[in-house]
Amino acid sequence: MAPILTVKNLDKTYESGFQALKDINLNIEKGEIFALLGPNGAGKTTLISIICGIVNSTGGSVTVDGYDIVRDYRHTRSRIGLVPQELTRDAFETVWATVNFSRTLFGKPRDDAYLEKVLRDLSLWDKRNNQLRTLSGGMKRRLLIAKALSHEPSVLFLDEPTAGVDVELRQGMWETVEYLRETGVTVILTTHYIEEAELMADRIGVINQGEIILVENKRQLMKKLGQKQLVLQLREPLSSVPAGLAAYSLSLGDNGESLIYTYQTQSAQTGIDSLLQDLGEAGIRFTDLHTTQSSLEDIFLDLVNG
Ligand SMILES: Nc1ncnc2c1ncn2[C@@H]1O[C@H](COP(=O)(O)OP(=O)(O)OP(=O)(O)O)[C@@H](O)[C@H]1O
Repeated sequence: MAPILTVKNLDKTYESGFQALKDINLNIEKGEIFALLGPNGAGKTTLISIICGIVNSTGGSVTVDGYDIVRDYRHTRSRIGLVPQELTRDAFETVWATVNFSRTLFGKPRDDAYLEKVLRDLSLWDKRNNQLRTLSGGMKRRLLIAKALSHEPSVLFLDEPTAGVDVELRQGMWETVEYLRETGVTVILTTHYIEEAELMADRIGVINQGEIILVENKRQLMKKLGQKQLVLQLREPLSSVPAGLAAYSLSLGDNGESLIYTYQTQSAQTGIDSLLQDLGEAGIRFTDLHTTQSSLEDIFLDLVNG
C-alpha cells in the first residue's frame, strides 16, 4: 500500500540563514501511530508546519495521499487535521458552533450526524451547548481534537498533546489516541515525553538538529538498541569485581551487595550461562537475581548524545 504521507529530501533554511531541516526523508503508512521525538529546537514544529502548509520549505517535496502540498494545497489541507496545543477560538462560542465552523472552513457540506458522532466519541456531546470558557482543561483538549476531526481528515497531527497537563488528563489523552487508532485515522504526534511514545506509538522517529537520525518500529527499536542488566543479590558482599571475571561487563551495586551484568538483548549469546558457571567456580554465591531492561528514554538519550 502506498504511504499516506511521503516526505522527500525536505530542507528548510529560515530567512535568518538558520537551517532547521536537513534532507528529511520519511514515509508514514496509513493507519499507523507515529511518534516524532526530539529535543527542544530539533525541528519537529518546523516539519509539521511545512506539511500543514503553514511554513514554506526551501527544498524537497511532501505528498499527502499522493497530492503535493504546494501544487495541490486544497486537497492536502483537507486531508490533514492539526491539533494545536491551545484553543484560540472565542471563549463565548459554544462547542457545537466551534466544530461546525471548523468543518465549513474546509468547504465540507454540513453533516450534523458526523459531528454528533465525533462529540459523542470524545465525551463532549453533553457539553455541546456549553460556551468554551465553561469547559475543563481536559474537555478543552478533547475539543481541539474534535475540531481537528470536524472535516474528516485522514492524517491527524498532535503537537505535544499532553504538554503541561496533569497525569489524569494525560491518561485521558492516551485513551483518545487509542480511539483515533480504532477509527483508522493516521496519527503523527510530537512529544517530549518518551513514556508517551513508548505507550502509544507503532513507530518512532527521532529528529535531532534538523536531521532524522532514526525511524524504527517501536518493539524492534527497543530490542535492537536496548540493553539488559542481570542483577545478582550476593550472599557475601564484594569490595571489587574479582580479576578473574574481568572479561565480563560487570559492576557492583548496593555497596557491593549486588553484582550487575550488562548485556545486549539482540546478541545471540548473552554470556549468562558462562558467567554463572564462572561465578560458581570463583566461589561467589547469590541469594536472588532479576533482570532490568533499558527504557526508550535510555535509548533516546544515547542516540541524541551520539
Ligand atoms: N521563524 C524562524 N526563524 C528562524 N529560526 C527559526 C524559526 N522558527 C524556528 N526556528 C529555529 O529552528 C529550529 C527548530 O525549531 P522547531 O520549533 O522546529 O523545533 P522543535 O523541535 O519543534 O522544538 P520544541 O520541542 O522546543 O518545540 C530552532 O533552532 C528554532 O530556533
